[in-house]
Amino acid sequence: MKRKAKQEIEQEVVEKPEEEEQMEGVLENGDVDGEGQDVEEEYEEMEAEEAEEVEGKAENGNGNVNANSHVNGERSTFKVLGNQEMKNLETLKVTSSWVQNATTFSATIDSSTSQKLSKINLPEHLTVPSAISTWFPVQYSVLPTLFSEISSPPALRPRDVAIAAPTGSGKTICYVLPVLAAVGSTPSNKLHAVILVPVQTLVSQIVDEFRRWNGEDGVAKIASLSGANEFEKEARQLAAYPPNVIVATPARLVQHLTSKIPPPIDLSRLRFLIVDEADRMGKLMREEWLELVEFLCGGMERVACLNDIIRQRRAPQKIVLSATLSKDVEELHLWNLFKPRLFSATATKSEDISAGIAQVDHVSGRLALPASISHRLVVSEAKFHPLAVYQQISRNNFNRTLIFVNEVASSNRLAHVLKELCKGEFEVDFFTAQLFGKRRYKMLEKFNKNEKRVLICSDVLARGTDLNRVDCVINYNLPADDKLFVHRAGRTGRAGQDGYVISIGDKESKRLFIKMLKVTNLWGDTVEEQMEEYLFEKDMERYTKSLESLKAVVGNQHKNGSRNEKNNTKRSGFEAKRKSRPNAKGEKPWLKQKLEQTA
Ligand SMILES: Nc1ncnc2c1ncn2[C@@H]1O[C@H](COP(=O)(O)OP(=O)(O)OP(=O)(O)O)[C@@H](O)[C@H]1O
Repeated sequence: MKRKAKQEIEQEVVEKPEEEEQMEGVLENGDVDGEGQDVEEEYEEMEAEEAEEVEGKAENGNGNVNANSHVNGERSTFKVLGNQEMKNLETLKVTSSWVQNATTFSATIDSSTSQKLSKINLPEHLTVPSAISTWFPVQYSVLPTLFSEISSPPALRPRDVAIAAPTGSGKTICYVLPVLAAVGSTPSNKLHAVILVPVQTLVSQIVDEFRRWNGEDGVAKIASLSGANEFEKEARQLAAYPPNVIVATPARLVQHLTSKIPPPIDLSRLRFLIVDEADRMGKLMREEWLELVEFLCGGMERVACLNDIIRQRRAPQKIVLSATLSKDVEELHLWNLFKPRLFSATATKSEDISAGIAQVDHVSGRLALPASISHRLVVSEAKFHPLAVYQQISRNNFNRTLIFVNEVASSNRLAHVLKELCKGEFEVDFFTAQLFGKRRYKMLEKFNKNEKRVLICSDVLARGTDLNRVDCVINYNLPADDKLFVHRAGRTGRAGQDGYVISIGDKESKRLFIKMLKVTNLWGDTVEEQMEEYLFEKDMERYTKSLESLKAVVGNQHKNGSRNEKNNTKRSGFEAKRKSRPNAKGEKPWLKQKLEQTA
């Protein structure tokens, strides 16, 4: 082999390319240290070793050559750098087998995909509310499995469940009913389930759903733990009425789990650990609360052997749900699911599934809007956006409209202008995270109960919020990413009803927005509408007037703001609320002062 390589090298020496001849010329002429002959031999040896190494690599069949690879038993010297072929790494799409083998159901909700109530045997103590006449596809797909595991518990712990279905498809009932079935019809103080949701508005909504199914004579005790209530008050209620079901935000649950106020919440006999809007919990959720909760449940480490399974046989069943549940292995890995089973909506009707289509592209990991939602992109100059919003609402005569903005400041300004423009036609309110406690729920109740409402809000309402018949969702500020677009849009078109989504943009912002939606197949049959200036002429006078009054209001706020800074009397809502409470003796000294001043 050595001789062969040498011959090849000799041949190469004859056909050496130009630069090598130059180098040779340099060696002969510019031979500074008078060792031209040895240098040339050394060069030939290096070439020979190089050729051997390459052949050795081919023989070994491996692509990795290192400095100490032994070819034919002889130690080779260091590899000449620069000979590697640089190839782009292929991105490997790794999908867990349980995601591939999902139990699929139709994403479309209509008479052909819904099932009769009699198809599922409900426990006697559960009363079906009058508004429910059929089971939606996700409910009919998930409930029988969970009910059977409650009526005849498996020897070891039941498989964890992941549910991926579009917004408004009825995922909440998929865990409300199994939890109430597990609680049973005899009163007890055992904590059966903990449900975790990312925002406090969802906590109260899910507690209402539990109460709706629990009925007047239901025995289940439901507790809500979130920033909407005072911590001490919640602790007193937990002590006085030990709950069977806790619905909480993660931060408030951890506060109770780690507080010194007895009795601690006992998670050791939990049957369900449920996380709704799971993909909203963020990548740090394991460090922030999941480790602690799993530890207090008796330990739910990753199962590695039969001993682990036996030791964890009483561990709670995890159920994670979302309309945008990621298929990403890393994100799913964070949940540490035990032999997980995925229930995922398809983008097709149920008959396609029964036809046994081999590769049904189910929704999980791929974002999709409910079929009943239509989307329109309205493009106009930024200065006319409030007018465009007003004209779209009044032209379509929407009864309830939700307008999403990205900053609190723009919600105040937009609310002021829209109040002027909609005067006499629609009632305009705005809802932001700054609203505290009861005021939040009063605002939502007003919106749900009355007609002709416009509610301007931040993304605190974007996920999971189930408002009564929202006809239209308007993206006044375009959503930052596709998931947020899906969740905002999902506030309308719920339970199979028709819904309209209008996104307001200008020439610059629309390009990125269109690109984002096209990449994730959310552009679909979106209609694009250009609103030119002449269309706004008829409302221009009122619009100008509203802008002037806004300017006056903003001017006064700046003046007051500077005055408050001087007197330092400006207080946040929370601080104001705290200061307005009676003192330890039950007196309200601030009220006495106020009465003296007015007297
Ligand atoms: N079987 C049913 N029949 C009629 N209405 C239903 C049924 N199931 C759920 N609903 C109603 O559909 C609406 C949406 O339900 P739900 O909030 O559970 O959807 P979701 O999938 O959790 O939505 P999101 O992903 O936005 O949280 C609710 O108003 C609920 O009362």
